[in-house]
Amino acid sequence: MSIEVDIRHKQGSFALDARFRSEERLTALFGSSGSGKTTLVNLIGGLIHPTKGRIVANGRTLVDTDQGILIPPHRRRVGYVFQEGRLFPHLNVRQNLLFGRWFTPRRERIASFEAVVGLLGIEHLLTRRPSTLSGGEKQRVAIGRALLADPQLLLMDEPLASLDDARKAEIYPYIERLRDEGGIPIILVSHSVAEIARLATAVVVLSDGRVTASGRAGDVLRHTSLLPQTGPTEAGALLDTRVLRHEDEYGLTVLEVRAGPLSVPRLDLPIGAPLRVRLRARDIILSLNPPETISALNVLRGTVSSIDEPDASSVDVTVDCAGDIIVARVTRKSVEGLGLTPGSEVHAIIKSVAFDQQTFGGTC
Ligand SMILES: Nc1ncnc2c1ncn2[C@@H]1O[C@H](COP(=O)(O)OP(=O)(O)OP(=O)(O)O)[C@@H](O)[C@H]1O
Repeated sequence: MSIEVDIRHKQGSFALDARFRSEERLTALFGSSGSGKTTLVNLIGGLIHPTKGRIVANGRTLVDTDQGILIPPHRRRVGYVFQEGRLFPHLNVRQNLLFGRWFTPRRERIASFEAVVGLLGIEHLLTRRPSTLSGGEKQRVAIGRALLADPQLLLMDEPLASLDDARKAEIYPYIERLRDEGGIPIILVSHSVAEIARLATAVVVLSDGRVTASGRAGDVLRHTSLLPQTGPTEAGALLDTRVLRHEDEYGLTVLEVRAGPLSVPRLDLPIGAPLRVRLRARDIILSLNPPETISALNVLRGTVSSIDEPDASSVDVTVDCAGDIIVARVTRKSVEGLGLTPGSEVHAIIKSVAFDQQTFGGTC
């Protein structure tokens, strides 16, 4: 699975000059409004043609202006899911799903109708009209329709933006299954760091038409300076954890990370379930001594591995906790006061506020 983009494009006064390569299952395009995310998605899908450049998906060249290659959109084998499902109102769900197939030559039809319907949990909706579906159900049908066209790449342009948090939570597990079992690379446009932290395996950050950071999700989200739009408030580490036990008497679930247990509000998950947790840099305090008389439940021991200075007053301290890398955003004054340098032994105190509903992602 791979996608390679090296493209320049001008539209009006906006110039896109983007280069990235991803071999991950789900690559999130992140950036503020007007940074060029939709333009990039439309260039990959072939809805607009670049001034210059190259796009290669799974080894297949879709665009190469130097070589005069420009595969038309209907031959790119790219599935699209938009913010609003754009289902046909006069067709029921089954007919909407099958519509996706009509444009795929019979011999190239691989996705099984039953498998796609099962993956998205929409068996019970097949005879319903779109007007009777919830927003989340509509989006699942829209994803199914795109999958049934047997795409080799799936483009999702803010597919959840019009849904409320409850509907989003309903649909995340299906996107996770698609990511993990679907076998096709996905490009997802999102404004939400929480959503990206949950779903993405790679992140490309766009700013004013340029790629300012790209890489594995954990690496990009950890660095507050790589997320200029939300950096200080949203950046943080992603940890792959497992449910170790439940402490029902306290309403807690204990998660296992390399550096020790993490207690979080009770989760309705079985013992052993994998879970991705986001620890925001702003929610971590550092101490040289083991804190004893504080209310925070979670303290991880680690070694400072690097210290970055994203701005005049704040410092990002990266701490290696037995192989799990976390980052704390603290004041420059605190770093000087504690005498922190790479190699310092510290205790990272994780404020309980770090574990809100949005902190939790699905399986890693
Ligand atoms: N057809 C067009 N002609 C001229 N300028 C355009 C055209 N389409 C988009 N733009 C401009 O290109 C820039 C990038 O737009 P784009 O829609 O790609 O941004 P985005 O990151 O997807 O934003 P949002 O998050 O708000 O959807 C914007 O400044 C926009 O005004």
